[in-house]
Amino acid sequence: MIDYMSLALYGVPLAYISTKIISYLVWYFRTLNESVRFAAASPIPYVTIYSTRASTIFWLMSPYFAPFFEALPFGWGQWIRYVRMDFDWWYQCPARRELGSDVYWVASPGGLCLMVTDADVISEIAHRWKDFGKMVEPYRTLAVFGQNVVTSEGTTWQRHRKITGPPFNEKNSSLVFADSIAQAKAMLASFTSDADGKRSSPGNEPVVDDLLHWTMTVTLHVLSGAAFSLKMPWPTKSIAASSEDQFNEPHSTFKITEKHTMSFQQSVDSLMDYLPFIIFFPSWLLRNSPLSVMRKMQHCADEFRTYMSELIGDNQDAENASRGDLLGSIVRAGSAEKTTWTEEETIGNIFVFILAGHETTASTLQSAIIMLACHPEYQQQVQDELDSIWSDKKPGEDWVYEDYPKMRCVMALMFETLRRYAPVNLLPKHAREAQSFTYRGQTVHVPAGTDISLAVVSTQHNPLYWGEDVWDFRPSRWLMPPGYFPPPNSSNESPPHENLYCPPKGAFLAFSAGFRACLGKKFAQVEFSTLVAVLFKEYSVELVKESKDETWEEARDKAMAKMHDRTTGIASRMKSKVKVRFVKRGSEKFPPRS
Ligand code: HEM
Repeated sequence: MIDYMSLALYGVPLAYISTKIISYLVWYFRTLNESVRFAAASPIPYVTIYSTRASTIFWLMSPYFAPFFEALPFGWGQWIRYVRMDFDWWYQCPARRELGSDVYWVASPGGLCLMVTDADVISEIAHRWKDFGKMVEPYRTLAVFGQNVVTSEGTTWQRHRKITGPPFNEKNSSLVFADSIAQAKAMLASFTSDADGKRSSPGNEPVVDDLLHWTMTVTLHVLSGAAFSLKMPWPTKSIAASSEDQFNEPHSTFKITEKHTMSFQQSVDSLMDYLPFIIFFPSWLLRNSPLSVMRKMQHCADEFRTYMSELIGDNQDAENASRGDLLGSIVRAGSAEKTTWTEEETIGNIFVFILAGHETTASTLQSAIIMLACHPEYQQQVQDELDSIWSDKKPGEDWVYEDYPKMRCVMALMFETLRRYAPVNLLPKHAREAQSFTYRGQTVHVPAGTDISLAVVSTQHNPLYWGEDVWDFRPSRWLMPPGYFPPPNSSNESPPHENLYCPPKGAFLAFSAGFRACLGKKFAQVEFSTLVAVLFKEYSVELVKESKDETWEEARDKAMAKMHDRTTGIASRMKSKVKVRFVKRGSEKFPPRS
């Protein structure tokens, strides 16, 4: 007799699961087969991978899986080299060696992805923004407080860009210059003072243990001042002191009130750390979780939102809103376009500017400082340039914004740091409709729904544009002799600076290219140059020995290995820390200067 009870209990779920598995397998092989067939018929080469490219979990876990796949016999797992997180970085651009092409397909279950490292094709795709839109899904997390200029597309993006673009002008750049001087002076003082705040004696300068923390602090402060008119006093007189005292600082815009239990900076720092969890878990769950760390995550988000509401409230009056900085512009848009512009969009944009505008510059500054410590000869060249501009003037003394274009070596340092260690490794685009482009004289058809990756690492390490020593850190590649005439179809990455190398359009992607290029490029360039100028005018940076007997060469090799060992979160960053020390010029010991 049929046992209907057991049949219902086991049979129905089993049938359901079997159907699901079968339909997944059908989908998997059908889409993989379609992708491979299309790619094989195309004039450009292809690789086949067996995970879905859209799988974020696989991508996040791939650094852990990779050694297992690579160890499989008969090369079965070699496809991992085209899907692992930051694969061009880890396998040094495998497609160029193995496929001999700068444009290729990655055929996978779920569809095709076009990988591009050819400057001409990149430039074309970046400029045809209606045909090849930005793929906004990977940026979904950045819309946690509301839609904004980074996370939107089409007409919504145009509206956001129209409001947030105009404040990035020359007036703002001179403000960035002034704010950067003030913040860098305070930062340097805290790097070179004893715990009691007195100038330290040579040989006793404190060790800068967590350089990224301080570069994040300085870039957050400059951004807050120049874009949002927020006063952010430097948190400590010395990094050797046991605590930071900013929260109760009387000159800070944000004061301790019963509304807050953490400083603005703490709320931003924690938000950066917890962002993936804040996005992933609903706020009611975080708020009511029995785990204190989860409640803390929600608390940071609430604190940040309260700070933003206070900021917007303080800027509602016409006088402040017409100030012309970024905040004034966004708030004014809110008042003028009440029906279409929401408070969420205001907060969303403030948040994304804080995020886009401080971690990228901070990691570039951190990398540049470490590279200067590893390349004392280039550090000397930068310092010679600073001396030639400001001779014996103290940092910031009578320095004017008009001096900024004279910093050619400093700008070359920034560009080379960004070429070798770009904070953003991939620029995701998407062809909603079928499109085509020309590569090496052949027409390549792109089916509707194709994902496209403009591969930053591979393009910026392409010998075609940068010479055979692409993996070397060589800022001098950017320094051209007087009278340098940029070749046609090249891009001038910083027009105010004379005789800097102009790479082919599309070959330097650190700030992206075309219509969706970085809005804060000039902001970041002025900020970086000014911070470096103040830090290095009277001081030098040195690596710190890890043991008494360590030689300088050993310390340098370790630091370079740490520079290479990176991971991608919001931006690409080093996994571990390199300790440095700022010493008065003339008293350098590690290595001694000749
Ligand atoms: C060294 C520093 C910086 C680097 C390397 C950098 C890099 C980039 C890159 C690669 C993009 C394109 C992202 C994409 O389309 O997927 C971008 C976009 C953007 N960046 Fe930056 N950025 C830097 C500094 C800044 C600063 C200081 C600000 C603001 C103050 C800023 C604001 C923005 C904005 C608003 C966008 C979106 C533009 C749009 O989609 O219309 N960035 N940045």
